[in-house]
Amino acid sequence: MHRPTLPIESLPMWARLNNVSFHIVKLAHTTGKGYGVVCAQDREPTDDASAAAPLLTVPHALVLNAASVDEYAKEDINFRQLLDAVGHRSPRADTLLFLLVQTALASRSSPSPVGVSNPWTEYLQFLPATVLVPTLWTEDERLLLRGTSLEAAVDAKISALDAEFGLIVEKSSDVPCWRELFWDDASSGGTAAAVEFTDWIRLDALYRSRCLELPRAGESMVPCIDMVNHSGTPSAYYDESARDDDVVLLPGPGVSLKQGDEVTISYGEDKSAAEMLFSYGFIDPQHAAPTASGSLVLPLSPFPDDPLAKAKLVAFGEAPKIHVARDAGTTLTVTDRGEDGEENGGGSGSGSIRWRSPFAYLMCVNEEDGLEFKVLQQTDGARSRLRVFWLGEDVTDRTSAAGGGFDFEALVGAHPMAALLRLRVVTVVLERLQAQLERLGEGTEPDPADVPSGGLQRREECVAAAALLRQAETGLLVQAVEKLEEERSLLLTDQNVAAYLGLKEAAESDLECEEASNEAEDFS
Ligand SMILES: C[S@@+](CC[C@H](N)C(=O)[O-])C[C@H]1O[C@@H](n2cnc3c(N)ncnc32)[C@H](O)[C@@H]1O
Repeated sequence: MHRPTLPIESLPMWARLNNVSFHIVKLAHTTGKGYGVVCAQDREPTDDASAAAPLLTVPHALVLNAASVDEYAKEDINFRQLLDAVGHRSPRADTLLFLLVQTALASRSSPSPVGVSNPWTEYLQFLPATVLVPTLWTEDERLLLRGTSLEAAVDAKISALDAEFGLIVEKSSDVPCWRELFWDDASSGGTAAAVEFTDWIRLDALYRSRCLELPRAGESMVPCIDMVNHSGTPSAYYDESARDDDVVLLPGPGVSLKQGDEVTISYGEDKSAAEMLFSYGFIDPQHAAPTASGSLVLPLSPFPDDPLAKAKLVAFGEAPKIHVARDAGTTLTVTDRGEDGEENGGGSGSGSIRWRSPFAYLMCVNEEDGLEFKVLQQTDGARSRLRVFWLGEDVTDRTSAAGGGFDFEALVGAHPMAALLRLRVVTVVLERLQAQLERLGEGTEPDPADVPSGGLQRREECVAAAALLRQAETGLLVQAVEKLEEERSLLLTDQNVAAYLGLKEAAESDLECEEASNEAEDFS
């Protein structure tokens, strides 16, 4: 789609017309980060941050979120129909649909019979043409993610975006006014599609990289505040004013600002390197340091030959994962527990590694251990429900991650063969992490036959960001593998485990002897 742009120099005028107040700050170009907000004059620190004068104030009426999109739909009956047909799936999807309409409106050279312009129609024209998030990387660039936790995540996101876009094409093509706005490009005689899949990917990227979590309004886009860049040591934060819900940018407590200093906020202290790259298109180099706090999430699949695999997935209720995290400067003991379930810490001193994988506990037990599934008919005639039993007790609520009450690890821990079950879990997690490390080691070069004659087309920023992600995740995986190997060795020395494995080995060798003698008989 042809997208008109407006020079950033016009943004102060747009701000004035829409009652956005820049108090002692202004927009400026920042090296390697696009535009940002900088101080236009010195400012002394105030200890009481809540009493500090705002640096920037944005009227509540400009906040874009599911509620304001719904308000907009009251003024625009055609948009209401479109929203009812493809929206109401999530606040994000509604906002993206609104942004798609506004972008399409701005791209028209003649007035549109549908869609009502509003301040966002113009504001969108100040936003960058692209964002360096991996959904907007080329295929060559996406190869740089091979072996990282983003490899599968980015593919899955692109497929999900494709499905969303397909639904919009399908539903809006049936309605003449939307067909004309979105798909009939007047400049090409009404034959070519005006909106393309790449437009949808870009809007998704703009949304992800610019939306804020407001204390009361929730997930929202806020013009001008979305020009503030990130720092691990931010000088400001945003809030909603108690009086009128306007969004304000406030200096942090005790922060003194000099003229020309960049004003920054934190995009999330706990976000992993992968999340930063996925959502914002950059990684703070400090994130990749070997002792820095960091985390990583990998998908986990049930054993392919497990007859209970499907039932376990249904009972668990979420996509199974392994979480690995390193807390810089904390001391953990072997059985530290996290806020949302089990945490398997290890070692002590700074940079301790933790992992957790609730599903691995369900994955590693079977009928012979005491796990059972039953489908119970409800007495009120409602749909039958899958129930989970452990050693004869109904533990359905304790095996569902979706309900938030998962504590199956505690149940497994009370089993007479707890050490053996734990050994299985540790082995499953260890093997998954080792496989991931191996994939990371495969490198990022394509098959030589696939390299185009002009060489690979990879932007410097993508190469640098992927290198940081690979460094961060390799460090975490190596440390977690070491920790798991230590624990596995320890578990193998457990009396019960050794006795069980000894018996199993003896039984297997008896079986082998029997088979060998049978074969001998066959030949005789
Ligand atoms: C909310 S916007 C901030 C405004 C943006 N710089 C612009 O020109 O529109 C977030 C985007 O700014 C850039 N950015 C913000 N903080 C950054 C940082 N510390 N390092 C590199 N890029 C940054 C990234 O492109 C990110 O996706």
